[in-house]
Amino acid sequence: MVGTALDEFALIAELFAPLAAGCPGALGLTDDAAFLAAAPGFDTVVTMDAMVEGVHFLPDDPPDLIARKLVRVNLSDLAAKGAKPVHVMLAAAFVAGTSEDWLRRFAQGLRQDLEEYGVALIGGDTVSTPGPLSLTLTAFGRVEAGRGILRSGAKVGHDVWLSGSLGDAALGLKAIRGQLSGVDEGHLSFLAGRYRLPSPRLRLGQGLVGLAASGMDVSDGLVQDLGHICRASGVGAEIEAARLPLSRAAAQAIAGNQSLLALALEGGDDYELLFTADPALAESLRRLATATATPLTPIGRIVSAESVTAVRVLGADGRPVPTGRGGWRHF
Ligand SMILES: Nc1ncnc2c1ncn2[C@@H]1O[C@H](COP(=O)(O)OP(=O)(O)OP(=O)(O)O)[C@@H](O)[C@H]1O
Ligand SMILES: Cc1ncc(C[n+]2csc(CCOP(=O)(O)O)c2C)c(N)n1
Ligand SMILES: [Mg+2]
Ligand SMILES: [Mg+2]
Ligand SMILES: [Mg+2]
Repeated sequence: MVGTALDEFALIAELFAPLAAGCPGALGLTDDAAFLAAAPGFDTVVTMDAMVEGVHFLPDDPPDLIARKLVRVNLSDLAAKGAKPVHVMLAAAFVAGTSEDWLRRFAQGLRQDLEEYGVALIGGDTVSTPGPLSLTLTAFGRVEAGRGILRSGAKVGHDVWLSGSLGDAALGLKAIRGQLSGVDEGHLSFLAGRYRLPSPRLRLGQGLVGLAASGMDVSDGLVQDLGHICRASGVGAEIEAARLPLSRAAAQAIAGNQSLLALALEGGDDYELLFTADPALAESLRRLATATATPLTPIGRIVSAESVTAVRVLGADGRPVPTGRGGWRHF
């Protein structure tokens, strides 16, 4: 790599190999592949999400936070399936000429979150690109065999639940771009933080095994993502706008500009868990919310596919709120 004292192999040996210490089968990142033994009685849950500069994060975002967001969006997929994360693999296409300082800060962020979540880096690939920066992580987790949470289990009459608060990250991106007015300074930095560093709801997800009948994480936007649950389950859903959990920051932004409600519903980057459950389980879910210190809010219900196609959002007057495409689409 031009312009850095760390060549490809020094980068792997010095910055990435220490992150493999927790997994003997990774062989210190010195072989062609890693060797993993299957864990009897568990399903291995595997997911992959990529992040591209200018599409998923901003060119001048701090490198440690880019690395940590990459880890977190992938662990969020495992959380949504009720899985405990175990290993990750990293495919990195760094822009030729990236400084050693930038690479060290990236590796430091990666180390910080892999330690935080108790996960080893077991391999990957490092290449150069003329740009932009492109990062792909594969995450491996485990869940008791057959007990993982699927998108396809929603049934008519279920409550629809959402963790945390909605819309912070999409509003945060607007805030970073200087497009959010009338919002307190402290609120703006909270929103920006929610964009740059999501919190995968891992303890909640693992606690939802046996409680959630269906579930996923909200990455593209609530309306589109709930639509995926509906299609996979052959049902429809109704959401009540008045019940959507909003942070104080998001509530202030939306109070000042009602059109921002659509951004909360469809902006994505939330990495909150969206799931459905039998109403008889509401009390157990409230106990889980307390035990995991994760807010949980019932935001609507599953209805038959005939009465509602996919997802309908109801306003305070009970009338449908018009929505756009429902969420982010790359194409
Ligand atoms: N290029 C691809 N090749 C094979 N499978 C893919 C590809 N892209 C997506 N998939 C699969 O399609 C399904 C849906 O992927 P999608 O990326 O929409 O889900 P997600 O990761 O939950 O959402 P998001 O990417 O917005 O976080 C997953 O099973 C995923 O593995
Ligand atoms: C600079 C910048 N512009 C726009 C967005 C919004 N955005 C991009 S991809 C995506 C869906 C999740 O990604 P994927 O579906 O690829 O997993 C969202 C909501 C952003 N995060 N950063
Ligand atoms: Mg994906
Ligand atoms: Mg995902
Ligand atoms: Mg997506």
